[in-house]
Amino acid sequence: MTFTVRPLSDAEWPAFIGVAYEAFNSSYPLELADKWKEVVEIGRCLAAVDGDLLVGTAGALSFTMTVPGGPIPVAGVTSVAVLPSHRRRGVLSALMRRQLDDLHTKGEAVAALYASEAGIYGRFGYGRAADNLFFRIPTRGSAFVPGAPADPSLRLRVAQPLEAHADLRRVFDAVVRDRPGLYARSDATWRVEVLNDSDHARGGNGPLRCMIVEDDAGPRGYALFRVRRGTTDHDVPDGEVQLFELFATDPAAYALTWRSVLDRDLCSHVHAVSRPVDDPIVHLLAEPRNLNAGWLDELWIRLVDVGRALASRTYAAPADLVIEVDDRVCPWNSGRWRLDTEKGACERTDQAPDLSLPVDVLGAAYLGGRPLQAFAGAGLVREHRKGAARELSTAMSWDPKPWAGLVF
Ligand SMILES: CC(=O)SCCNC(=O)CCNC(=O)[C@H](O)C(C)(C)COP(=O)(O)OP(=O)(O)OC[C@H]1O[C@@H](n2cnc3c(N)ncnc32)[C@H](O)[C@@H]1OP(=O)(O)O
Repeated sequence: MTFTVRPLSDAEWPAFIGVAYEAFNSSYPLELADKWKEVVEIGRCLAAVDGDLLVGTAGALSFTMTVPGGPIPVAGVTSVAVLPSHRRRGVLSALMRRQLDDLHTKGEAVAALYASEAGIYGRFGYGRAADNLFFRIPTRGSAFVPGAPADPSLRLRVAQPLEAHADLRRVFDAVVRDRPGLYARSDATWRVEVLNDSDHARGGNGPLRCMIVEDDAGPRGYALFRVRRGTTDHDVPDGEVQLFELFATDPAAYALTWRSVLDRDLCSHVHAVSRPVDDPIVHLLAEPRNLNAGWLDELWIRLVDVGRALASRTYAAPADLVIEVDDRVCPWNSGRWRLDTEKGACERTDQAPDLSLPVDVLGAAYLGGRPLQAFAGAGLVREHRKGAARELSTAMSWDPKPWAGLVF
């Protein structure tokens, strides 16, 4: 097979969707696929073509994503797909090659993605940078610890998600800079991804519902969820709250927002997917075993320009060391970099390295959620000066832990 990779044209949008539809075994109605066009930046999509046939796709979204210390531009890689008839012949590799070259030329230092399978992207220099938790909490075992925060000025309001859009946005915008991995949402992202209440999105689980926590000054928290109705054979209510997202600006609002779903009548469980690994609910629940928590990998990070990426974030502790990076896919990153966190600089050097590591490990540690020391334990970071791995590990760690929350 011969194929070429080039930018996608507007006219090729239906074919772009066609490839994704097949590759992802999708079942959504095609008019929904067209809504995705409002989110995707067609000018940043790549097409792999075999003759007249579009056989592979890859897109990039221009995100402003929070990293330790504040927001920076990040390329959100999305819609990576190869037609089943053309798989395992190097199409993905060619798309990734072109995309990384384009990002480098454009001066974008960091790329992020959600991987459909964890085995795909390490070979292209992406590192597993964030995790998330899912919970299945029995509502009857959901009492909070004594001393859980409460604020008598707060009240609950039932809202229609679409009508409450401005309130939701106000809460989200107040917290988006607090946690690495969160990214600013465009109008289209709110409309098409967060507030999507199509039959397909409902999946038989009822409409998207919303509880808002507010005081006289305005909203301080919200929960978006669906309810799968149900009863046991003996007619005991057995519905399930399927929590889609929950944000709050402060601990008291956070606790009350959680109570608004945990106390939902006629429901025996709250199933919460994609929660941060340091979600405070873990400490609020008096019986934390009732979280029934599970763990998944979340964001993957690729340092497209190691020097600029490392200089763009803040560090938790001072570090001044020389890092030797191995990057076979983006050779412009390979070599020695001196990171001086006090100066906020990361520059090329020919000094002797304090440690050596592959670029995917640096990507995994970039958002502060994956201690480099553990990679050293796994033999993936090599120390040339004793203590260097711990020094860099401490400097790169961050609280709160990274989490993007919304798949892109
Ligand atoms: C950010 C996102 O959009 S994530 C979504 C990714 N897309 C999907 O999951 C949709 C379904 N799958 C697909 O479309 C394709 O199978 C893809 C995109 C995963 C792979 O495309 P292909 O063109 O077959 O990959 P390609 O032939 O370039 O393979 C490159 C290497 O990756 C490996 N690889 C490909 N797919 C996978 C996988 N799912 N798991 C592990 N390794 C994989 C190949 O074996 C090959 O390894 P090698 O370099 O050691 O020989």
